[in-house]
Amino acid sequence: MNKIKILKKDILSNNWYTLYKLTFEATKNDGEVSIITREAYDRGNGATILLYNMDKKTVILTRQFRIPTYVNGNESGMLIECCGGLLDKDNAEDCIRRETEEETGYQVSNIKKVFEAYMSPGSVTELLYFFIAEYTSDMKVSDGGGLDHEHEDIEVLELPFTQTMQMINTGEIKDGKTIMLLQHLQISNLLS
Ligand SMILES: Nc1nc2c(ncn2[C@@H]2O[C@H](COP(=O)(O)OP(=O)(O)O[C@H]3O[C@H](CO)[C@@H](O)[C@H](O)[C@@H]3O)[C@@H](O)[C@H]2O)c(=O)[nH]1
Ligand SMILES: [Mg+2]
Repeated sequence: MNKIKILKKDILSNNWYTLYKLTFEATKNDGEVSIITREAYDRGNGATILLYNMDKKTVILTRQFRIPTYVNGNESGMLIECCGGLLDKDNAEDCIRRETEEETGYQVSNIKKVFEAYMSPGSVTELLYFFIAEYTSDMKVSDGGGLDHEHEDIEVLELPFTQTMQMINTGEIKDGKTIMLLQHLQISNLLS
């Protein structure tokens, strides 16, 4: 596309997050002009983190009920994921530091951003920021588990890294951001 002009932004749903119907004029390189409508779900941007321990060669993951997966073939609805969440008003690093403590109970110090990615670019506006951080047992300050008042009931898993790589192959780990960060750790040879 050569030129895009947004003509209309209808709100189809604005309950928890916002679903837009966007009407736009698209001009192709050859000059042809089309009017196109597309839906886009805006639930803000997010951040996610993989915690790893160099000595034990383990990683910290979470397990929680995810209703969208339950209605699409995941029988128990439980999903294993890296810690993560939505940005609220924070910047990505402050957000992931807070989420890490709330969900896993670890207060990590050195956080490294590794990449950012649109996770479902044809339908969801979200840009997701990916981080890794080393953890040690003395960084554990609480049980984690998420916020009760938001009905979060998050199990914290400490697993051998090699086992998690197998769990991708068996389908026990099926979350995109989690697979991306585990494979990043593998490629960067941090635990070998
Ligand atoms: N009442 C209500 N609460 C909601 C709704 N949707 C989400 N929430 C609540 O809002 C909170 C969001 O928690 P976060 O930790 O910030 O986000 P997350 O759900 O763990 O992760 C989201 O972001 C990740 C990173 O982008 C995504 O990978 C993941 O799929 C999800 O969208 C949770 O307590 C969740 O229950 C809703 O429709 N209604
Ligand atoms: Mg979360």
